[in-house]
Amino acid sequence: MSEYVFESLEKTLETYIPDAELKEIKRILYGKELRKIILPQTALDAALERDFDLQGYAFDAAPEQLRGPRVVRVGLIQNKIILPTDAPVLDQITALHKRVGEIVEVAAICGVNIVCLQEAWTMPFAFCTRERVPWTEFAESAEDGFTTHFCQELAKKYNMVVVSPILERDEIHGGTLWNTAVVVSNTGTVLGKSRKNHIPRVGDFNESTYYMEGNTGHRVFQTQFGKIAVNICYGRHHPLNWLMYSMHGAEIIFNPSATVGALSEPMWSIEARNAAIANHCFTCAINRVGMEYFKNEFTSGDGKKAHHDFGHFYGSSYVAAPDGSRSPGLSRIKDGLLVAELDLNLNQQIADKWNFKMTGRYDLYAEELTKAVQHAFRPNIVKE
Ligand SMILES: NC(=O)NCCC(=O)O
Repeated sequence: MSEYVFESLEKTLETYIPDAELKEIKRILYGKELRKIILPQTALDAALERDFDLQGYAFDAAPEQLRGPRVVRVGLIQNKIILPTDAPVLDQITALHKRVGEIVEVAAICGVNIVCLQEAWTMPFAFCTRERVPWTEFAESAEDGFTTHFCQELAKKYNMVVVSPILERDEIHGGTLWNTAVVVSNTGTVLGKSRKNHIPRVGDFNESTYYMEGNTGHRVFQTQFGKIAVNICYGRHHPLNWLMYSMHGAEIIFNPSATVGALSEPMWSIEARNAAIANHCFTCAINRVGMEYFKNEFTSGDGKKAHHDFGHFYGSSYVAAPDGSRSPGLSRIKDGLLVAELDLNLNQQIADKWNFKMTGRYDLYAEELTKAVQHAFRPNIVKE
């Protein structure tokens, strides 16, 4: 008997809900209806042939008198690992380069200006195991590694900014490991890097064994296509983390992730979307797909039997806009490329309408937070 596979929420809604009700359900669950982008036939054919989900949506803004539209196309890529996790390290990396390279090629055909890959995209998400070997061998220099060189070639070839989240080895600081997103400019130069600020200690996400909380703050990268930031995976549960990227001027915040259904799927559609609303910016949530098996069993001190895998990485990558609208998610089970055309003018238009930045009491929060982190802090609770 074949196993029941739940491919996506959208597909199920479209299959079972009558049209009139579906329109209302989508309005409530997804916000305003997005214009579908007509993607080139060559791209659609290539996606079919290469077996990945390809979808395209536009987030339009109202015309303005003094500014022209500021349109940028982003591409979100989600993918499975290719080889078994016990294949030679370089073979695993090379196979992923090849697969992602062929998806990026389609992104280029679709006119994508900025592409973002999933968290630690060159490797299996092996941080559940707590083993050092061979996983630490996947670490590379952010500035000069094999993978960064590969992304530089893609960036130059396609005139595309490439956000490449990797396991970084920092040779300048004793070979320290970090969970880092490298931002490669469309010119092919490394614009810089942004390290994961929040390290999970939940479920099988035993990442604190490998790297510490990042030390690059809330860096924003001024690209030719807009100001971007990268809030890596677990950082999406921290509203102040999103806020700080936005405070530094991010217009688009990418959230490359690796997370599994049993742990976080009900939170997935809310967190990045809420961040887009709260911070008057676009957010792009990207998750890996599929199952990854590890030879040695592991446990995570939660009473569960020793096991060989994290569970299912559910993909479902999506884009959310400051007006609360969002794209449908990519497949839960297949590799995919989501192309989204964003008119960045929407950020200011929504800021002028809702005024969250203006009405936020940042001075009050700053003052109270400064006190709250002091040892002598006492909560402001009135008791009878
Ligand atoms: N990669 C990572 O930080 N995962 C933690 C689990 C989650 O945030 O859903």
